[in-house]
Amino acid sequence: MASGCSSSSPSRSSGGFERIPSTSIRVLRTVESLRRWRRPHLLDQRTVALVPTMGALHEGHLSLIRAAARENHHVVVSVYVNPAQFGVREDLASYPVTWEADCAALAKLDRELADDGHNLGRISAVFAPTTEEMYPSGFPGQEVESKGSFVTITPVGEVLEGRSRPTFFRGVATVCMKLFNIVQPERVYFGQKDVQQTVVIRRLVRDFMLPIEVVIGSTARAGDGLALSSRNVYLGERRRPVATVLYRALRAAEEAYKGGKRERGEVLGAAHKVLEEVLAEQMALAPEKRVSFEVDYISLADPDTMEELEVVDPARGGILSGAVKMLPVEAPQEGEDLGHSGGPAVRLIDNIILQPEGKQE
Ligand SMILES: Nc1ncnc2c1ncn2[C@@H]1O[C@H](COP(=O)(O)OP(=O)(O)OP(=O)(O)O)[C@@H](O)[C@H]1O
Ligand SMILES: CC(C)(CO)[C@@H](O)C(=O)[O-]
Ligand code: BAL
Repeated sequence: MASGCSSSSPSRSSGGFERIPSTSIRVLRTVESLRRWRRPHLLDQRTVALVPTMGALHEGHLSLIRAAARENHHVVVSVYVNPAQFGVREDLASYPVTWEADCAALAKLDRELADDGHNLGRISAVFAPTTEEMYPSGFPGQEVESKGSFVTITPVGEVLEGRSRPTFFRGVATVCMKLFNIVQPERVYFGQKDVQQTVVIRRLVRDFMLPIEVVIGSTARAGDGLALSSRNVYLGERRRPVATVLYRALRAAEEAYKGGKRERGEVLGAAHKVLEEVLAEQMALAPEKRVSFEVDYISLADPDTMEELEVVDPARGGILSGAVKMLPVEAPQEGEDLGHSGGPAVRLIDNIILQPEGKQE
């Protein structure tokens, strides 16, 4: 984790707290300092919201913080790249870390929140702990077989993302339980982009009787529809426009549903057609121009259990979701922007909720 907010600006206030320069946002790195900050607000009726992130902040994160500030007196943003949710062969080592830019984005957003009279609160603190702090008995490891104090939410955490990333939801549920216990927020904010994560978190809160309201913010997208994601920086210039293929496929499935289709094959068939067409178009191009991808899954699932549906009950709706791996480009050209870390394979996820009939979108 990065050391200070800016190497050029002072980051300690007269009160001795580390702060994001020119703001009142505290940077808290230990459980003890967060608890010390939190204690008075347990008594003064001020609500505290938590927005958990892994940093590399983008407009999707900022939209969650805006929602949190609208409804709460204090917003705590956690910035922690949790190793326990990365598989041993995943991208932990190259995951983007942009601490200085994150601090600048939070400072800018905090000024925006102060100028907008509709907010109850602002960003009070960034919690940026080390792994030693988050795993006091020692980091248990990233292996499926690792032993340690874990929270597991099954079977919902075992399907879809959980099938491709067997330690992912164990890592997410464990770190979120820790963050919830440290911050003791009244509300937590998560993005719909990671829809299965929202289902897992709701289940965690319900089954462990946590006195927390879970708020889900809609997916922030680029102009062409690509869901904003910290991992988009890996894409580079050639893969970036083709990366919209997953959203286009899910939209086609949604259109089929809106057109009255209810059977799995009919709804998902529309998505697969788009994926096949786009891949065929790309394969017709020369190696130095084309982009290749592999479909991990395309799913039509129950909104509460994430179990696959054969038929959508319009009274319950469903979740269309997918994961696509954008493969490294072939025949990279001299001077071509290949993306962060040389443009490795990038696994992108996205989803669309099929709202129950009669419910406003
Ligand atoms: N485009 C988005 N719109 C709304 N919320 C988002 C978006 N992207 C991420 N979030 C939410 O922000 C929170 C923190 O996510 P995280 O820091 O992992 O960012 P990310 O962009 O999802 O990164 P990654 O590329 O690793 O998936 C999560 O609740 C996540 O769902
Ligand atoms: C919720 C989370 C911050 C836990 O590390 C992470 O999974 C994420 O950023 O979506
Ligand atoms: N937003 C999900 C975090 C992860 O992929 O690890």
